[in-house]
Amino acid sequence: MSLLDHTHNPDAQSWVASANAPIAPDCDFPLQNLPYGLFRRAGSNENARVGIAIGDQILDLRLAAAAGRWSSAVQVLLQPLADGDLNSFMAQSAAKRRQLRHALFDALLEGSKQQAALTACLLPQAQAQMAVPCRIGDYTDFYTGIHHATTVGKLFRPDNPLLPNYKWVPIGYHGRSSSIGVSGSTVRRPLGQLMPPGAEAPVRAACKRLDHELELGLFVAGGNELGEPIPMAEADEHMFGVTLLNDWSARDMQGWEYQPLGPFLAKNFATTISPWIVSMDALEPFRIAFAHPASDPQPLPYLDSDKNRSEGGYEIELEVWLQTEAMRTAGEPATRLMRSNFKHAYWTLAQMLTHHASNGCNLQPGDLLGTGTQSGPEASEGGSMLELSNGGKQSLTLPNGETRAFLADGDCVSLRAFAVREGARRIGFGECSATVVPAPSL
Ligand SMILES: O=C(O)/C=C/C(=O)CC(=O)CC(=O)O
Ligand SMILES: [Ca+2]
Ligand SMILES: [Mg+2]
Repeated sequence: MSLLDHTHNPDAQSWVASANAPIAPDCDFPLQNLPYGLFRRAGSNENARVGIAIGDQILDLRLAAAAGRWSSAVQVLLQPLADGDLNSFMAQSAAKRRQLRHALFDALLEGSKQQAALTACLLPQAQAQMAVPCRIGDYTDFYTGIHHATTVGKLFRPDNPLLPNYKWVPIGYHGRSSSIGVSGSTVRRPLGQLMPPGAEAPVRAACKRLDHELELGLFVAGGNELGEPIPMAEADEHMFGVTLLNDWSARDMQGWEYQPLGPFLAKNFATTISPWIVSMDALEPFRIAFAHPASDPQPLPYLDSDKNRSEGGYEIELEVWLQTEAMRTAGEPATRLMRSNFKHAYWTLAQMLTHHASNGCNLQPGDLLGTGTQSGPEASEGGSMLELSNGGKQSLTLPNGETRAFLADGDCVSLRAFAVREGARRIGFGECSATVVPAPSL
């Protein structure tokens, strides 16, 4: 049963004017969203603080914990956040996390008696520098985009695109958390071992087929003890929230190195996430029914539940934008490369999480699970350049006449996402942008 409450009322307005329609109809951060992030004042080297985005502002939870009037239960929940420790808050039960959402919603609601005290706790987002929002102990990347898996599979294995396990197991690999950066970073083109077409021996060179991947990232809330699986019925309790995630990929290195153990250096040199974690509570109105096609294998019982069938999916619009250096220099805006929707995913967030813990592997608060590249069913809806350029064979022509099969130095890739539904206030995810800089010289 879905958990809609007064914090999902689409007509609720905030005293923070920039959060409200009609002033900001497409604002990513209306009162109904309230995502968590970690920030410091731009140019300062103060300790990073936890805040929530509201309109074009950030409510500084360190200041708000001291200045606001909160019940003693809410004050306890605010304490780790006031200390800049999002992980400790992530570990709280879903009910407690929801309790804080309600308190923050009520405090930011138009007419709240807290307005005067909390106005002093706002910082314009334009004056903040965002950081990776929490300690990410481990990062795992799944492969739930079946259209991506089929298209990429055809390019890597023409006679064997979708391997037979795909429809039974949520496929994944262990990524690397040390190289996860937040939106606004640069990404250095990697050096690596490549096998040039037709060559007899590999060479070490700068990647020539640098790519992005359009993904969502699920942050784990409370974890599980080593050896104790998480049943599907409890999966929601362990989900904290969602960001955008760009799993940068060096396709020429990937094609050479990935067999038989899967992605390694072609993937672990950089991953970029958006700074704001949109909570599962904020996403509640955008849940949808989930099913595999009737002609496909049905999930094994440990990956199946009534709730997953009735509302395990999420309808979230996804986009990739590109601004080349020439466009930036000429003052031209980014161009949209594609659009897709998370509703096409072959496995749900709950199935990813439950499968990950199904062997007893322990997940911890702040762990990050990538969904895999979310391409739509059409060729024009590829979530990577590899797909959009048909394996590099057909370059895209950009509005200024430049062409791209893969990414060039100076290219800025931005992922965006938003959830829209009749009867709900639109919420957005902010931006996940990073600019490619040249490889180290050899
Ligand atoms: O071997 C393949 O078919 C391709 C694997 C990947 O590209 C791994 C990956 O990051 C999956 C994804 O993002 O969906
Ligand atoms: Ca990926
Ligand atoms: Mg990566």
